[in-house]
Amino acid sequence: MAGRSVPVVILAGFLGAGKTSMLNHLLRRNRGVRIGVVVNDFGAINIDSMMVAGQVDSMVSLSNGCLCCAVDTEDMDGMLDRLVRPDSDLDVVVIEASGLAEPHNMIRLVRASENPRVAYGGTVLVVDAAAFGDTLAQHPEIGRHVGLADLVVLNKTDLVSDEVVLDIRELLREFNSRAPVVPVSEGRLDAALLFDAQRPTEPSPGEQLTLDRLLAEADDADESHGAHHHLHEGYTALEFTSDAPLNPRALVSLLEDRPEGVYRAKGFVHFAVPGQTRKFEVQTVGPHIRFVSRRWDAGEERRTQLVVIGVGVDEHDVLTRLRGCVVGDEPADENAMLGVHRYTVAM
Ligand SMILES: Nc1nc2c(ncn2[C@@H]2O[C@H](COP(=O)(O)OP(=O)(O)OP(=O)(O)O)[C@@H](O)[C@H]2O)c(=O)[nH]1
Repeated sequence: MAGRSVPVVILAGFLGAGKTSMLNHLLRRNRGVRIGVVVNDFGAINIDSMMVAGQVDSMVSLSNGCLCCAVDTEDMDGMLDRLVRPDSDLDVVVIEASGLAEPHNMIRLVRASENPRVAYGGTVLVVDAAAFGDTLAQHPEIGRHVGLADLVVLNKTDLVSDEVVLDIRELLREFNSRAPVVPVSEGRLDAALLFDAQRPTEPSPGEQLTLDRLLAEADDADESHGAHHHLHEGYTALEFTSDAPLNPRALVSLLEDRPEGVYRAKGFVHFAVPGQTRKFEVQTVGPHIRFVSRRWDAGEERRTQLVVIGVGVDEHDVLTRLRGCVVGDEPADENAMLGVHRYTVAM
């Protein structure tokens, strides 16, 4: 007896659009819904899973590559089988794709599952209102991603004017006239839109046709380009770990003078400053820098872990510059945190 099926929702969106922020918001406002998540990060250190951990009913995390590249369905099947088995008692599974994933491949992988408890529950696309224009210009294939969405969350509306929000809505409509577009900030999507909407567990016949057609178009597009083109081609992720603390002033000036090609950085930092006892989450998306002050868990090793993602990044240069932020014999002075505080937001 297979029992009831569990909708599997794909949460997609370009690097730094706000997927993890939205997932964390939904996990906090889960309305009693038990949520399992699959977190896929592009870098070898799965920063996303660290940012989601602790709030979720069940999690599988996958790092160092894109889930969309799984050559066969076995990887995905294995993960979904674990999450939807009856004793996990989940109501919904959310797959947070890496910021460079191809949503149509993810959809295909979920829909190919032979587990009768797995039901494709639709695709939610998070769009960064401040970056969308540039991202689309650089990666026109993102338009196709918009076309696959069942719901578009237009995030970071705090960073742009109302006119820009309207313009982006128009632009999004050109690629997808069927999906609702919901403007939000900080990923604060009303959980009812996802969990109470009573989506059909399988797409309705009309939707299915549309989706199949879109997938077929995506395949055609791939073929017409000769090779199977992925958004993440050209992007590299590098990791930096340090047990020795970092000088906040040096790190802030590195982030402000971002190395060429770097688009995204994220992780946790251990600063060495007298009287400073907090762990700092750091995130950059394009020119935007953000720190969040966090607490070290009991017994957690004081360590810096960063992932840096970009195109044509000079890995040696970035790592050398990061190593240059490690505190030497001279500890940083108390005022060294001022730069960090300038970019610190209360969460
Ligand atoms: N100003 C502003 N910043 C936001 C908003 N939503 C998210 N952020 C910040 O943007 C950064 C990236 O957000 P994430 O939620 O990690 O983005 P993501 O899509 O999961 O990123 P990747 O998984 O790396 O692709 C973080 O510093 C967030 O705090 C928003 O609405 N406004």
